[in-house]
Amino acid sequence: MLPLTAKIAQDSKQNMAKAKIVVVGAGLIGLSTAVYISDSITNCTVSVIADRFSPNTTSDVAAGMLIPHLYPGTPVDQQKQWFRETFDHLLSICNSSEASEAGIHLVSGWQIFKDIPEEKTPFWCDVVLAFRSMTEKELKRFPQHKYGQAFTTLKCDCPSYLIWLEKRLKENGGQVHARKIEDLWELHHDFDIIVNCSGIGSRKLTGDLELYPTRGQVLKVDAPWIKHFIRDGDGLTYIYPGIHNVTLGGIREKDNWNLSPDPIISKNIFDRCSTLEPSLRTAENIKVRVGLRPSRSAVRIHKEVLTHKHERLLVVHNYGHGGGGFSIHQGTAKEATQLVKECLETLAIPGYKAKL
Ligand SMILES: Cc1cc2nc3c(=O)[nH]c(=O)nc-3n(C[C@H](O)[C@H](O)[C@H](O)COP(=O)(O)OP(=O)(O)OC[C@H]3O[C@@H](n4cnc5c(N)ncnc54)[C@H](O)[C@@H]3O)c2cc1C
Ligand SMILES: O=C(O)CCC(=O)C(=O)O
Repeated sequence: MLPLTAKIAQDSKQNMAKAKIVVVGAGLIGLSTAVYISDSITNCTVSVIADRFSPNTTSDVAAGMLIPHLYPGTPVDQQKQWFRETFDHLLSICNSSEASEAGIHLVSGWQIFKDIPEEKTPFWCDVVLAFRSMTEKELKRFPQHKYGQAFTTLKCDCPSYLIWLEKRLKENGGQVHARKIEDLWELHHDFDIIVNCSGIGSRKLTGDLELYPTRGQVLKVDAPWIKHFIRDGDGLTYIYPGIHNVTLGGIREKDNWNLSPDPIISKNIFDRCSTLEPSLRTAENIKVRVGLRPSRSAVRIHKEVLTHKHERLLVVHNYGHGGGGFSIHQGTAKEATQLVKECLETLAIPGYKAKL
């Protein structure tokens, strides 16, 4: 065994030959991207830097349902591929002994419509399991709704999943640091590649004015008898049973930065959900959570070379997942990792190779 001083010298010599990658952001997108990079690229170090960690990120507030949100600026084929990659990845975790620690489970239920939708089969219908139109007998339970879809999808218990991702990153040798970044150039001397997964923080960090907050508010309640999800097709009212509680939603307020819970909205959510599922009136232990969805017409996954005088800064952006981050995060992590590999080729670090 080497003495400690020799070991430190050996580690730092080894690290000198490694590309240093830093991911800014410890929400769902930062952690899943950091894990994907550390799983698929050898000869690099991966650090995550963020000013907020679980349970204090937007990702912790989410319901964590795998149900796609539409990005008008991203081709639908691309969105479907991201959704399929994410669904298949989480399904394999769900079918493994990791499922409980990662907080992932299957959930069946109904999406119901007051008016018959133009498209009865959404683009994602063959990705989820057992998609079909609801029968008349099933619809009788929802007298205000004319049409419905039944299917089985996946749900994450968001804090558990984030903690599991962080643990996986650390098992791969990754490091995590708490710090607020005011300017990406702060990271220039310590890292070769910056992966920007700062969610709504990207508006300030990159000056991207196409990114805006869509404020969300949900209730997390105890109602353990609720076993099926119910989602109104308008995307506003939903009841999502999870491992520890049931998430009741919701609201989508464009350009609202207010993180304080609004009691009037809470009452309105509770009333809407109880109209769909009257037994919720006896739900207990009601907690309110607020989060800002990082909204954009298209998710921004993009490689950029920033320049300042004679210096270059390699940045890969991965942000703007709006109300659908859980549904597509594995697909976008894969795509961002591909851009990191392209950056590494230009760095010509000796010994760098992608894991096969
Ligand atoms: C109420 C609600 C319900 C939702 N339900 C679902 C759902 O059921 N299904 C679904 O698919 N999606 C859902 N979403 C959307 C989902 O939550 C988001 O798409 C996702 O969480 C975005 O993840 P993120 O990592 O980009 O952002 P965040 O979770 O906000 O993480 C951003 C990270 O960047 C860090 N950061 C930012 N700026 C800086 C800086 N300057 N310096 C250092 N660190 C910085 C933050 O500290 C944080 O760690 C929901 C969202 C809300 C609000
Ligand atoms: O849209 C849904 O049904 C899931 C919840 C969500 O994604 C949201 O409120 O943003």
